[in-house]
Amino acid sequence: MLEAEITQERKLITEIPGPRSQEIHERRKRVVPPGVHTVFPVYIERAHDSIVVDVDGNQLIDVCGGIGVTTIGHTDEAVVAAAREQLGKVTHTLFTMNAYEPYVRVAELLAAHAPGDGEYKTLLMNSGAEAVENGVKIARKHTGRPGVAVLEHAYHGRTMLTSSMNHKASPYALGYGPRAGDIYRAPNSHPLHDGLSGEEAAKRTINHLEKTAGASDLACLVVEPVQGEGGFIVPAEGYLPALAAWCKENGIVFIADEVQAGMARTGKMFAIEQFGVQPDIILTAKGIAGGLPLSGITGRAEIMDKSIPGGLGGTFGGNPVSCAAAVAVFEQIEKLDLLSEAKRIEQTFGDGLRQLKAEFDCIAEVRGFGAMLAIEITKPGTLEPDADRVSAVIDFAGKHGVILLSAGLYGEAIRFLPSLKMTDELLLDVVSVLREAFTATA
Ligand SMILES: Cc1ncc(COP(=O)(O)O)c(CNCCCC(=O)O)c1O
Repeated sequence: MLEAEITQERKLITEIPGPRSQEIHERRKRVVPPGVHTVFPVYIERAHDSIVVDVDGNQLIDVCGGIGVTTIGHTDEAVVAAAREQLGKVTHTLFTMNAYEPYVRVAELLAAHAPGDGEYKTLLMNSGAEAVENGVKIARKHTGRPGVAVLEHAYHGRTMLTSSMNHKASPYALGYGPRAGDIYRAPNSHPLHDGLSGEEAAKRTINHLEKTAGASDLACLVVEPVQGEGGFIVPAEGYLPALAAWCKENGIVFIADEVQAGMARTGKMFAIEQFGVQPDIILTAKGIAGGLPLSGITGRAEIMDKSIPGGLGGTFGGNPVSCAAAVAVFEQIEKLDLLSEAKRIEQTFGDGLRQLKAEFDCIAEVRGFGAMLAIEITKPGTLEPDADRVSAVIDFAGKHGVILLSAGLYGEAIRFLPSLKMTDELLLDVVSVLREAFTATA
C-alpha cells in the first residue's frame, strides 16, 4: 500500500455503514457468534497512518487504533518493510527449538528502555493477557507466594486468571465457570470521584490489602499506570510511588501493566515513567509490533531467572515477523521523535477537549497524557455516569466518519487513542465532529 493512495482526510461517499459493509455484516452473522462483538459494523479494506478506508470507499478517522495497537499509525512504512523482509526469510521455528536474532533484538530494546536500575530480561509472548498471565506466574515463582493484588476499575484480559483480575465480571467472566483464586481487589485512586490525595488513596489501598490479603501472602501487585478499559483514570500524584514503596518493603513484585498505556503513547516510552516509579516487571503488547501480535514480560533479571529451563515459553511467543516489526517500531519512535508527537497531541487535542468541556456541562473531566486522553460524561451537574449519552455521541461520530470507543466501569468515558502521527488538522476535525455530536444529542 503506497502512502499516497490514502490521503489523511475524512471523506464519506456513502452512508455509514455503507452497502458493502452491510452485506458482509449479514454474512458475518451466519458464521461468527455474537459473543465476538463488533462495536462498529464497518468493514475495513485498507488503512494508512490515521485513516481507514472501508469496503465502500469511505475514508474514516481512526481514533481507536484497534484499541491502542496502531500507535505509530496504520501500515507504517518501516514496519511493513521489516515484516515483508522477515516474511520471506523465516516465519517460524519456535524460539525454544531454534532461536533467531530478532527475538534477542527486541529483548535488548526492552531492556534498554526499561525504567529501572539494574539488568532486565524479557520473555516474549503474543497477547496482553499472556503477558499478564506470565507476569503473575513469574512473580509467584520468585516469591513462592500465591496472592495477586489488583485495583478497582482494572482490566487485564480474557483468560481465566486475567478475567478474574478484571473489575467487570460482565462480559468477560460471567457464566464462564470458576474464577481464579488468590486474587485481591483493592480501591484505586480515582481523583474525580474520591477526592483523595495520592498518599490518602495509597493508604486506603494498602490498608485494604493488608487486611484482606496479608502482605506476606502477596506475590505481586498488578497496576495499569493509566487504567485503560477503566476509562483512562490517572491516579493522584504520589499514589503509585507510595504503592511501589510498600511493595518493596514487603517483597511484593510491582508489575506495571503497560499493554494499553505503553510504547510511547503517553509521551514516555512507558507510562509508569510519568510517575517516577521503577517497576519490577513491565508488561507490553498492543502497540509494540505496529499491528502484529506480540507481547513482552520484561523484568529484573533476578526475578526472571527464577524459572527453570522450559518453565517459560509457548509455540508462537516472539514470532520472528512480529519481532522484526517491533524492532522497526522502536526505530520509528526514535527516528520520528514520536514521544514529542504524543506531547503535541496532548496539547492540540487536549485543548480541543477542554474547549468542549467549557461548552457542554455533561463533560465532567478531560484526563490522560499524550495520545491517551479521555472525557468522562455525566448527568449535568452530577458525577452520575451517562452511558446513554456516550453511546449516542459515539454513534453520531461513527456515522460522520470518526471511529470512537467508550471505556469505564459504567461506560461513562469516551477514550481517544489516536496514532502518534495524527495531524493537527485531523485532531481538530475530530473535535468539530464531537461538537456536532454533543449538540445533536443534547
Ligand atoms: C491494560 C491491559 N492489559 C491487558 C489487556 C489484554 O490484552 P489482549 O492482547 O487483549 O489479551 C488489555 C487489552 N485491552 C483491550 C481489550 C479488548 C477486548 O478484549 O475486547 C489491556 O488494556
